[in-house]
Amino acid sequence: MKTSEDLAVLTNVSKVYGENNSRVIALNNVSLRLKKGEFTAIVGASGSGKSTLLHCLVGLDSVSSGTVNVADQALNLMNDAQLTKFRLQQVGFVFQAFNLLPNLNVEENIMLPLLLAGKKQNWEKVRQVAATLGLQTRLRHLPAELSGGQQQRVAIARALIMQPALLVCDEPTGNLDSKSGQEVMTILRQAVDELQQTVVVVTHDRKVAATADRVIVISDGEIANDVYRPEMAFLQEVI
Ligand SMILES: Nc1ncnc2c1ncn2[C@@H]1O[C@H](COP(=O)(O)OP(=O)(O)OP(=O)(O)O)[C@@H](O)[C@H]1O
Repeated sequence: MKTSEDLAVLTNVSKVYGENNSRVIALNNVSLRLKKGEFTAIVGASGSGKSTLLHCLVGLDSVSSGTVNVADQALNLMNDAQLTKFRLQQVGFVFQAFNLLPNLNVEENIMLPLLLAGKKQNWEKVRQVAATLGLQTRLRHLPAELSGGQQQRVAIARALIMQPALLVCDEPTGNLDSKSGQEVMTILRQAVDELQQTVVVVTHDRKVAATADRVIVISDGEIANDVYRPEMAFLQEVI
C-alpha cells in the first residue's frame, strides 16, 4: 500500500543480468519506500548493487521481477518512450562526471532540460536557480573555465530547474576535493531543507552519507541495513 507521503515504492524488486554461467543477481527481492522530501544515501561495497538499485528506481534499467512506483507512475509497466518522458519530467540526474555540454555556457547548460522537454526558454528561472547555487557571476562562462565544484553546481542547477520529483546523484563528489565536495553536499542538503526536494545519493564517502537523513546499506543485492541519522561509528563500520 502506497501512502501519500511515499514518493517511491519498490516491491520485491529483483534484477538479474546475463544467463547460465554469467548470471548475476544484482538485486535480490528488494522492497523499499522513499518518502517525499527525504534525503537518502545508498552505500555498500563495490559490486553490491547500488547503481543497479538507482537505475531501477528511475527506469534507466528494467527490473527482472517486482514493481517500481515513482511519483504515482508504475515504471515496470512503461515502454522505453514512456520511461524517457518520465525521466525527463520527473528525475534530475547528477553524476560523478559532470556531463555538461562543453560548448554551452553555464546558463545555456542550465536551460537545456527545459528546451528538451519542449518548454519555453525561461532565463529568469535559470538565473534564479543559478543564484541559489552561487553561480550568478559565472553565467557566461564555459564549463572548462570553471572549477570542478562549480561545474558540479551547474549540473545540480540543471537537474533542479525542472523541479524534479526525485533528484538522484551517483557519486556526486567522486571527482571533487574535500572542500568542493562539502560545498556540493551543503547544496544538496539545502535543496532538501528549503525546497523539500527528495534526494537519493549513491556514495562511497562516509561524509556524504552523514549529510543524508537515511542511510541504506546494500550487500550482495540486498538491503543489509536501513538507518535514520546513523552515528559516525556506524558509518565507519559500513563504509
Ligand atoms: N550491465 C550489466 N551486465 C552484467 N552484470 C552487471 C551489469 N551491471 C551490473 N552488473 C553486475 O551487477 C552487480 C551489481 O553492480 P552495481 O554496478 O549495481 O554495483 P555497485 O554497488 O554500484 O558497484 P560500484 O560501487 O563498484 O559502482 C555486480 O556484480 C556487477 O558486475
